[in-house]
Amino acid sequence: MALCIHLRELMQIIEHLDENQLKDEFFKLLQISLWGNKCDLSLSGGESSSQKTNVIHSLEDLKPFILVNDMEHLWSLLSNRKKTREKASIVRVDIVLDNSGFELVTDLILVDFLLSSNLATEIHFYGKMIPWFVSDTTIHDFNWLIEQVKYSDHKWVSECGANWENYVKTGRWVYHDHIFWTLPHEFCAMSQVAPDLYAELQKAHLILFKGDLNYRKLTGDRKWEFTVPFHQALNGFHPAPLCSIRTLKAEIQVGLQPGQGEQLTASEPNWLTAGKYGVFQFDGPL
Ligand SMILES: O=P(O)(O)OC[C@@]1(O)O[C@H](CO)[C@@H](O)[C@@H]1O
Repeated sequence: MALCIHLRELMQIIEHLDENQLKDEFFKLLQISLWGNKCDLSLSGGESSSQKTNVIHSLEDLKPFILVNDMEHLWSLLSNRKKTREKASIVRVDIVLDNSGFELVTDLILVDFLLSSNLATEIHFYGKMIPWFVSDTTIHDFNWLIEQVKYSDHKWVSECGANWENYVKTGRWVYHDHIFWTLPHEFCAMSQVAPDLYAELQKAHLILFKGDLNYRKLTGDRKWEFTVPFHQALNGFHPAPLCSIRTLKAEIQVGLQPGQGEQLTASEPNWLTAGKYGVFQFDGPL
C-alpha cells in the first residue's frame, strides 16, 4: 500500500522533476524491485514473507549489500533513448517476472514509473504457464493482483490498480506466456529451442530479468569463477541489452572484482544463498 501511495505522489509531481530527480526516483524504484526479490517462500520456509516495514526507508542501509551495481547503465540507456527518439517511436522494456505477491507489486510500480516518466512507451511481461517454484507469477496472479489493487479502499491505491488495468486494455502492458520458461533449458539454448520467444525478446530495447532462478538460467547454473564476466557466462544469449535484478539465493555469482567473492566467503559463509546481497548486472551496448 505504501508503495502505491508513493507512486501516486510521484505522479503528481513527475512533470516538474529535473533529470537528476527523475534518475533518483528511478534508482529508488529499481532498488525496491531488487529487494522485493527477498520475499521468497523458499527463504521463509513457506511462512508469509509480506513486507511489514516500508522498504523505501531502508534503501540507504541496504546499498552496501549491492555487489554489482549497473543502475547507471540502465539510466544511460533509457534516458539517452528518451532524448534522441522521434516523438511517436516505441521504447519497449520487457520484464521476465519472478515471484508473485510483494515482489510483483514492486515490479509493477517500477514499470508504471517507466511509462509515466516516458523512459519507456510499452512494457512486455513474461510469467510462467505453471509455477516452477510455488510463488512464481502466472497470468492468474498478474490479473488477480491488478484487480485487488483496483478494489482497494484507499483512493490512491485503487487509482494505481485502475491505471494498470487501463495499461493492459490499451496494449501498453502486454503479458506473454511461453512454455520455455518452465522447460529445463538454460537461456543460451532459447534461440534453438524457442526461436519465437527469442525473436520476441529481440524486439525489446531493454530486458529485465527478475530473481535468482532467472539468474541461474542466464548463467547456465555452472560453477563459474566469481570474476568471469557476465557477458561470457551468458554464453551467447544476447537478444537485447539485458539486466539481471537478483538477490543471491544460489551458489553462483559472476562479474565480481578479484578477491571480492573470496573475502565474502571468509567472512560470511552463506553470503551466496541467504538473500542478503543483490546485483544489478547489465550486459549490452549502451
Ligand atoms: O527465483 P527466485 O524466486 O529469486 O528464487 C527461487 C529460489 O530461491 O528457490 C531455490 C531454492 O529453493 C533457489 O535455488 C532458487 O533460486
